[in-house]
Amino acid sequence: MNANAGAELLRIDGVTKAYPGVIANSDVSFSIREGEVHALLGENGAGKSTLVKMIYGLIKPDSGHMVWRGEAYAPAKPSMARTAGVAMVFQHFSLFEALDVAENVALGMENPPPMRELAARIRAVSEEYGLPLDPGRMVGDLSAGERQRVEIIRCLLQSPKLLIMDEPTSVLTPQEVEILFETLRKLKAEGTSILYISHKLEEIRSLCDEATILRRGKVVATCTPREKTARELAEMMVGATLTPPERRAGEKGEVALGVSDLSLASPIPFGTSLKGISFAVSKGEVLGIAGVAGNGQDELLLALSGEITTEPDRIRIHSHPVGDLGPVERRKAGLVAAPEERLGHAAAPNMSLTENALLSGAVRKGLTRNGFIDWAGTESFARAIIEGFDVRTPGTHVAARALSGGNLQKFVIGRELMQDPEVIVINQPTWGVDAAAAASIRQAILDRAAAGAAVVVISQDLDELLEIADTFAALNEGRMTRPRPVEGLSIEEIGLMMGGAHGMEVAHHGA
Ligand SMILES: Nc1ncnc2c1ncn2[C@@H]1O[C@H](COP(=O)(O)OP(=O)(O)OP(=O)(O)O)[C@@H](O)[C@H]1O
Repeated sequence: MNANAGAELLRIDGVTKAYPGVIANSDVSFSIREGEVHALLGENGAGKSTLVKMIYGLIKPDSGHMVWRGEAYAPAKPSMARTAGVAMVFQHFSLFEALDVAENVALGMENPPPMRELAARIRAVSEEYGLPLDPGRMVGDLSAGERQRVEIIRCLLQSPKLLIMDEPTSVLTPQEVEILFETLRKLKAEGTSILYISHKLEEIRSLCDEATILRRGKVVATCTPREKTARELAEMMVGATLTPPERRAGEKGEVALGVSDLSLASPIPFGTSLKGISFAVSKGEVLGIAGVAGNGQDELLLALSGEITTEPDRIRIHSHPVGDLGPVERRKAGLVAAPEERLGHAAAPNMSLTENALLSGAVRKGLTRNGFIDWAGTESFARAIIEGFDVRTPGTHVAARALSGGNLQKFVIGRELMQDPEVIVINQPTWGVDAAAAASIRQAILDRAAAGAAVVVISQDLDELLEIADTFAALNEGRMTRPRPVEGLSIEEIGLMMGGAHGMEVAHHGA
């Protein structure tokens, strides 16, 4: 029981919301008390985002009702939710890179005060809550963690009674997570309630007082997270026993992907240029590349996928120079790639899953003949991905944007892995994916490697890399350390590799 918890702040009572073919929330009831940190847990597509969008006034329930501090609560739009005292930090930030912090905060306010006064208030809130942020800095120059602080401070300026956070730590370094948790604990001590969505179960155990667990739209359990193990929580979410991925010892073959002295200027505004990157990945090998977001991960993926071309010799597939080839030619040569940003980059939001399957599968699955699209073949490829990767959706006709974040992720990764690739490049394979689905994606990657593919996994999740990678390297400010075997690497050495070129020398000492 939570000693600080006060009176009931918000009660959700029998709320139901259906979309075509799916009941996203079915008769959901639970309540949040003042000063309570309440976790919302559930697999991908369980209905967490739908529920918080209703609380924030973005969508309306079909039936059921909500009670806010003893009174009926039915916000017709977010401004009404904000007036009541609800604030929300979204999974994806909506900030303007070419404006400074204070200007961005002003844009989100109904009646912004004069700039000078606003900057002073931002500074005050940032000091009070231990969230370092300079109101005069350009947002384009900020790290993901700092951008999140802009969103949080924007919320705190409204003095909310309830702060909703949707997967806040997926973009943060371990140090930034600590800073965020300090802030959240302070808010809680002041009586603010927090509704917290995350797939990171250890974080939930350390932060949250109560948890409501959703499965396929229904509340299946409530519990006090610190009284359960992470595994027990995961099993409550899926309603089944979990098995960790298994690595089959495969023989390493010849080099399938070679990169030598790759340097390129970032095409992304405020991006990171790549500087002299060299590595080789053999058949059957998984190379894990660690690093905090924004250190060249997106650029490396663009260079490997062929979306940016280089001199031919910089990148080789099976010793053939491919640096000057575009994505379609590289696919023909055996390479598939899955970028981090799912909607817009990896998937076209308004197109159906069938059309999205065609976008990347056409070449390797032979889905076009004499200029005509084989729709039946494409549809059955899309269906195979949905079945093979347990994508929860009513069917192949559904638009990509209607999938929950985690289910779209499963679809995008499945689409690439099911093309019998020889070289696989994936950025953040399990971003926003629940524990069970993450385990099955990692297993699928290991299975492709066991079948002889050379795999590059770029991830900010160190545990994930240590679980699946054979060799390990780190990106820092566009430079990459020399890959080293994962076996025998200590956490200190990994920290030094992630720390950059200087640390790399130390880490290599005695290697
Ligand atoms: N706009 C929409 N149109 C149609 N279906 C939708 C829409 N939004 C959500 N859904 C469906 O509702 C269900 C619940 O989705 P929701 O986004 O709430 O899940 P979630 O628990 O937040 O998942 P994740 O952890 O993957 O983000 C899913 O099956 C999803 O496909």
